[in-house]
Amino acid sequence: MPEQHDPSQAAAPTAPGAAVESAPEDPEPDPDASAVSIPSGARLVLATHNAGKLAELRAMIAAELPGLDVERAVVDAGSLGLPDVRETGTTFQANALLKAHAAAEASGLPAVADDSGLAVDVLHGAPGIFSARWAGRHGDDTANLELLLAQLGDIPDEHRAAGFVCAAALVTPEGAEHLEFGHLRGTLLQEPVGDGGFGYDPVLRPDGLDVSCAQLDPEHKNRISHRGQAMAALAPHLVALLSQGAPAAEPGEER
Ligand SMILES: O=P(O)(O)OP(=O)(O)OP(=O)(O)OC[C@H]1O[C@@H](n2cnc3c(O)ncnc32)[C@H](O)[C@@H]1O
Ligand SMILES: [Mg+2]
Repeated sequence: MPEQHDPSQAAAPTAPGAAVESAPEDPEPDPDASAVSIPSGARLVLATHNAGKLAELRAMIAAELPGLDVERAVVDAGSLGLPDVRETGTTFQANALLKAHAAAEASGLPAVADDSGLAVDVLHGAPGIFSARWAGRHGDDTANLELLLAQLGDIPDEHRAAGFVCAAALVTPEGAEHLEFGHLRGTLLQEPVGDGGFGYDPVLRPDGLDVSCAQLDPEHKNRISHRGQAMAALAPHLVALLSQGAPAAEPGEER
């Protein structure tokens, strides 16, 4: 089970340098039964267990690297059986780097991780890095959002400024790091609105818009979001890393 797997004990299935070129067709059997198995053609790991984030990151990478066969080349932490990393850092960037390093080491592939959250001005930046477990149970989006709304119940609109924050890290198996940030400022609504997106999307109305993030179509959200900005800044590094020897989506297709 993923929870029982310790990434620090996992043997990288390929030499780090070789993993960027291609993954082994037939990885050698590993004595550690929980060791990760890298699918053929995998070239990048998305080090997240959050399905909403994962869908956004995949769409962003597909847009930034149109020649990359994203289905084949981009794998995620869950499908590799990588465990959730304990987020022991005290900043978004520290946690993003922790997650990316753990995935890169365990897989032998470059890894992208994002640590993100909602920072509310009147709460001095909380929930911040605790956004995913604000109500006490990790990943309970509804409980997190309801607790936040209850806490701010008496706060009028003019004092409900808040913003999403994202630190996105790219780490290579050799340990090279790139880190980028993005922000999306807005106002917290009094009630959730919309059913798109994930997490706190139904309660943040971005500045300049009259809808919540959960009412935006995914492309619109990705264009303006904290994650979209951080990934756009990370893109040149991803392109540089993946454009050599990338399996083309189709023979002859433009890269
Ligand atoms: O650590 P990983 O496995 O990536 O998944 P996670 O859900 O734990 O991710 P974080 O530790 O970065 O916590 C981020 C939380 O902040 C919230 N969040 C981040 N980005 C968001 C977005 O684009 N829209 C809405 N909520 C978001 C959401 O509730 C997430 O659970
Ligand atoms: Mg997390």
